[in-house]
Amino acid sequence: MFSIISCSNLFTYNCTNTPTFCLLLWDCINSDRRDSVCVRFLLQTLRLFISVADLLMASVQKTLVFDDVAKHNKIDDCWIIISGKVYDVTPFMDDHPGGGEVMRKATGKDATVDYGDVGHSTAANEMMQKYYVGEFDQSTIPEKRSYMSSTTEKIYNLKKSPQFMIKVLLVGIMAAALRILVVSF
Ligand code: HEM
Repeated sequence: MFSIISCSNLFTYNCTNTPTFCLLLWDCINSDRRDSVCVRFLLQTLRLFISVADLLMASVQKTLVFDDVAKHNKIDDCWIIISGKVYDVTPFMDDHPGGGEVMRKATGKDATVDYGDVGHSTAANEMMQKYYVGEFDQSTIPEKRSYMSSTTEKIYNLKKSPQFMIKVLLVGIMAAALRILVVSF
């Protein structure tokens, strides 16, 4: 560490860089130098600080859990999970060529397969970067949910319908009648 002590200001300037760098920085900050070397140097220093800040921001990248994402399940607030990443597609709902509703239906689950099944183009893959929110913690996805597929659901509803019950009853009566006939002859 290189220290510059200003006696007049009772001020110590601790600089962790090379002595030349520190002296130039000190000189530029504390003098009336307005020359191009100084301006360029100060700009470079500022740029260095910005890139360090960017790196720090990237390293504390947000990792989202399932519940954080699943609550954004509306047309006007829609987040989807694709390939371990979370996207806020709310601004894209009206413009999505497949429609907004199809994306809303892809919320509350891992939509990787749904997205892949459509065979989205490279342009679509690039477009989605705009909506990136953060990484998704795959371990927080719930175990297989007990939901019925549309086919299972149709069979289930059919079984509950009165027509189905009447048909079952008729088959039963016919079977019983047939049995009586067979026994009596
Ligand atoms: C950030 C996410 C998404 C982006 C940026 C996106 C983008 C696009 C684009 C650009 C198209 C036009 C065709 C193409 O270039 O591939 C498209 C079509 C389509 N997308 Fe998406 N999409 C996204 C998510 C989804 C999801 C989660 C689904 C759910 C299944 C979906 C379903 C569809 C469908 C059904 C079409 C219409 C295909 C057709 O009619 O040809 N998309 N999407």
